[in-house]
Amino acid sequence: MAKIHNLGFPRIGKKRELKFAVEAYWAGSISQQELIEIGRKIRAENWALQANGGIDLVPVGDFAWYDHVLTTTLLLGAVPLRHKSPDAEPDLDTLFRIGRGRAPTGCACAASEMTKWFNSNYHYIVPELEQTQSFKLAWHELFEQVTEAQSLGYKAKPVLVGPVTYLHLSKCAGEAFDKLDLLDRILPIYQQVLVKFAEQGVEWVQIDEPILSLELEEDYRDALRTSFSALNGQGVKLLLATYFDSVNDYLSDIAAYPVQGVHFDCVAGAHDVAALHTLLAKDQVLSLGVVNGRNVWRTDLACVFEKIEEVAKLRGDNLWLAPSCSLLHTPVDLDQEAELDPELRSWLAFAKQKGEELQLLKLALASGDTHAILEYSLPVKARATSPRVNNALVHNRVAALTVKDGQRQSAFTQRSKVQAQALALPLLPTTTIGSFPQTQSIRNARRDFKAGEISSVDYNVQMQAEIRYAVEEQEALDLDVLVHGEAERNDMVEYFGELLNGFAFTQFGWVQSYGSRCVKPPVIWGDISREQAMTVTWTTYAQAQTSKKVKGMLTGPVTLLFWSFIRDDLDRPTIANQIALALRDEVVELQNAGIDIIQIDEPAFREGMPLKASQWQTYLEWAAYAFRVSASGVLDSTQIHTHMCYAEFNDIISAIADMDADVITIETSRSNMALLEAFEEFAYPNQIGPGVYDIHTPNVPEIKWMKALINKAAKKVPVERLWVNPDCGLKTRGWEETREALNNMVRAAKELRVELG
Ligand SMILES: Nc1nc2c(c(=O)[nH]1)N[C@@H](CNc1ccc(C(=O)N[C@@H](CCC(=O)N[C@@H](CCC(=O)N[C@@H](CCC(=O)O)C(=O)O)C(=O)O)C(=O)O)cc1)CN2
Ligand code: MET
Ligand SMILES: [Zn+2]
Repeated sequence: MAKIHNLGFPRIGKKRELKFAVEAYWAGSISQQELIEIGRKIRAENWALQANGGIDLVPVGDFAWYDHVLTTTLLLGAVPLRHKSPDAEPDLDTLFRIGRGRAPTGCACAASEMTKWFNSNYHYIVPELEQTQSFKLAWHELFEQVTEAQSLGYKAKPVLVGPVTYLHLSKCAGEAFDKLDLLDRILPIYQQVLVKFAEQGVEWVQIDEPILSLELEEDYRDALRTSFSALNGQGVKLLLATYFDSVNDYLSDIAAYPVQGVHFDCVAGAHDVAALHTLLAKDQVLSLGVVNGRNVWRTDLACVFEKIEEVAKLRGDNLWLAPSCSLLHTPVDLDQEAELDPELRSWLAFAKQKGEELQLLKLALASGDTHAILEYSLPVKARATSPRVNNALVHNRVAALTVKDGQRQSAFTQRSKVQAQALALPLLPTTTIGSFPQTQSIRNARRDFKAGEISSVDYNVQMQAEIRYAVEEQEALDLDVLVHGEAERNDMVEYFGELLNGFAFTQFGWVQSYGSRCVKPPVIWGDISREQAMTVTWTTYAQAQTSKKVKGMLTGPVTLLFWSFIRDDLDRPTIANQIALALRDEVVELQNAGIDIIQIDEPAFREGMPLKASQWQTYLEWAAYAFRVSASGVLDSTQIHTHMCYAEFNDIISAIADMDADVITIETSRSNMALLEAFEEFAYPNQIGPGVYDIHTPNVPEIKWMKALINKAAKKVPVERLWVNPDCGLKTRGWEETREALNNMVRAAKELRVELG
């Protein structure tokens, strides 16, 4: 009979217990022992949730205090020099120092870089490896967790980030070298780990090599062969796990690896199940990821059953069923959502429910009785035809879109003159990216408002006071283009999700974004339209407080799409265009209300790219078009900004130019303006605000450091087209450090106006 397993389970806890515990530990309000105890409880609860739902093999090692790539770094003893304690083994505080630059013990120093985990909104801590890097088994929690799971009576399947994916995701600490040179040094540690697992009585170990979903160079393919030959024969069975896309280009490689099983993502990847069955030897396990691990939709089990029935018969015990990838990307438990509309709820499944889906499937395959899965799949069929999902007006509007709807009235060179005249900004204008500190009092007010404890009038009064405060601060700092500060937004995506038709939002649908920070992606479940203005009142309120220009602030169509749970019954370009049209109306309304500068954030533009480079062009075209649709309803005199962070721009610079924003603000300070090279090489035509300081740390940037960065930028982009701003929004910072940092930033800009002007 088929077995069911999980590649990984959300680690944050049902009510974000891990987040609160970790933050309490950082703040000194609980001890390390208390933190460790809470971690243990969360793991136990997670395993119980999975095993009670019928999961045969529970994952171990999917839990992480901060990030699982960072845990792997500790396992391999690859602690960056600056975070090492001179003699001691790395401990929990070492881990937090690498992740966030500080911990209750040890000295503060720059955190390691963080970047996106493949095409998801999860961020991992980038390993920093030296050419002379040595490795040693230096972290023993994983083995303790195996014992922990076993002693609770579960069959534990440890999960490891594979050695080749680990190297692929790493960066060279000093000068560039071939990271694969380190493979021979890393493999012995992995072997030691496997031997230890074998001693613990582990049967199966899952080795994640998601890079197989990318388009790989020959050397990485060789490295994977070398790696599996080395890992085989250490006393455990190996399950290679691939996910996030198809691995069809490497099927013959995979068939030749000496592994005892392979997992394929059958949701994101177009895999032919029958072909996979013939590809693997009879005694190898074929694991099929048939339940979507990246979203919240109830699975059409009847449809899956049909697809795999034949293979299940042929393969018997050697067929395993699983979600497509780790459930890290889904919320924990739908049962907590008491306030969700019942019909909508019947269309959803969170992590716990996804395990139960696998159980239903397994039972149906074993018995041949499809009653239960047919019944389970009924709501999925109902959703497809629900009038609540389909809105003819929205369809017609999208169908009527033309090339012209994605074009401004005039070309940049022409409209920039009109804007220069209308806005009368100084050389090197200063601005911020939108959000100001989300203080505890703002969050408490929102909590009380949502709980019905304060009225909407009182809530609005307090938010207006926050906006006034942010405007006064910016005036005192003498910034040139002000923002309202986004006090009223819980999150840049969720806020709009709550206001737009076609989006639903949950109460506890949290997903880890990085470290202790979580997001609650709204659910796109129907056609999208704008019911009412979403930002106009807040923005015009801010504008009324000052004679300087206030920049309107919206989240763009591509980002609203990718940072939500996307409906799976409509293609992405169409959904993006629906959102774009709703935003377009908002943009025009802002303009008509007297807002002359409007920023449309697209931080997810890069992450939305398909994993396979051959599919980029198609994506970039529809994504840039959707952005332009949102931005192009305005007069030439209205200045459109966009903002991106976490982007490797080299690949996509021409698409960024295609977006045709008048100004783009980007994250560049951590790379020391290296990113601007792409803009220089391509001769990016419009205006740019390269970020001059990193907002992820509380450290206050020095004037001379920022001046050096701006000078560097001015060598690559004509100074008349440069803006001065931080890397990203300031919502995670406190006011004091924000004030000091911006004060220095404005002074740097003013000095340079004299020096360069
Ligand atoms: N969607 C999205 N993705 C993104 C980003 C982003 O801004 N949004 N930025 C990048 C990642 N950066 C991030 C930066 C900060 C946070 C963040 O601060 N998250 C908050 C939650 C934000 C939120 O929704 N806050 C709610 C408060 C929810 C809450 O915790 N309420 C408490 C009470 C208030 C409190 O104690 O804070 C409760 O209900 O118990 C609000 O403001 O209303 C957190 O984890 O703490 C997340 C991601 C990339 N991906
Ligand atoms: C992750 S991009 C954030 C942009 C948003 N306007 C902010 O300032 O927070
Ligand atoms: Zn940003």
